[in-house]
Amino acid sequence: MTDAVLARVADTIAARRAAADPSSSYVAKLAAKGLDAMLKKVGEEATEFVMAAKDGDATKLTYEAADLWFHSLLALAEFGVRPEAVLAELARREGLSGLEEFASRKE
Ligand SMILES: N=c1c2ncn([C@@H]3O[C@H](COP(=O)(O)OP(=O)(O)OP(=O)(O)O)[C@@H](O)[C@H]3O)c2ncn1[C@@H]1O[C@H](COP(=O)(O)O)[C@@H](O)[C@H]1O
Repeated sequence: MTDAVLARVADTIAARRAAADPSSSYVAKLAAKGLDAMLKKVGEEATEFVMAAKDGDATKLTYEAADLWFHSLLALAEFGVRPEAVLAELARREGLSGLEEFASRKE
């Protein structure tokens, strides 16, 4: 289900970037502003995520995580990277200890 939602949102982002009017589409409006504006939003949303976590507010944290994921999808689209590629990378890491992976890079 998660994979399908991410793929659908990525499809919508691609369609809006290709054809939508910036006056009626948030995606088109931000895309028209360029990469720096997108990355600024990713940074802002990451900060808001951290603040919600520090407040211990799980509901707000969920909301901010959605904002962060959405703006990350927008930035990924700028590089032609699909959410499936990110999910495949996470899947590749399953079963691989983060500590072992870190140690293997230090050898
Ligand atoms: N998931 C989202 C989504 N999440 C957040 N947002 C927008 O991201 C913006 C985040 O802004 P902030 O929280 O910083 O609040 P703000 O002060 O209003 O924003 P700024 O003025 O600071 O830019 C808000 O305008 C939200 O509405 C989103 N806008 C769009 N989507 C998806 O993208 C699709 C296409 O949207 P449009 O391009 O607008 O049709 C939608 O159907 C959704 O699936």
